[in-house]
Amino acid sequence: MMTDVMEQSGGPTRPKAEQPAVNGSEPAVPLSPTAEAAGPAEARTGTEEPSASARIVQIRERIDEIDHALITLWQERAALSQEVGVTRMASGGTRLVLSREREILERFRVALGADGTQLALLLLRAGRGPL
Ligand SMILES: O=C(O)C(=O)C[C@]1(C(=O)O)C=C[C@@H](O)C=C1
Repeated sequence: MMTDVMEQSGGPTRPKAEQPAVNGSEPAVPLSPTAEAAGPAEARTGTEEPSASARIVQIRERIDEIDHALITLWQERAALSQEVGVTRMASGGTRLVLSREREILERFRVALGADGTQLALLLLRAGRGPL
């Protein structure tokens, strides 16, 4: 699991040698005195302020639930989409139905804007594989 707090630049806040082990056990290299002074809450949430840190931990629980649901739904959708394709082709039909893809792209664009279109393209690709 990635536990490092990312700066806005996207890079980890600590050098590689100070990152905790991936499996959650003690880091192979001990934290430097500077990193330790920042405290574990800072390392986990990006703030040393206790109430902000506690709220962030709480919000993250829901974010993790949502991510889990998204992954599960993504996988279920891909499997269903593949089943539709197999069923259609086995009956002599086409691999794709572009009118249906356009309908889905439009649904996501209306709901989420340009990012929705990109998301729908990824969803469709997950179901039918790359063209
Ligand atoms: O709805 C279909 O006919 C499907 O095959 C599923 C699906 C999709 O993933 O939503 C996949 C490929 C098609 O081109 C259109 C849609």
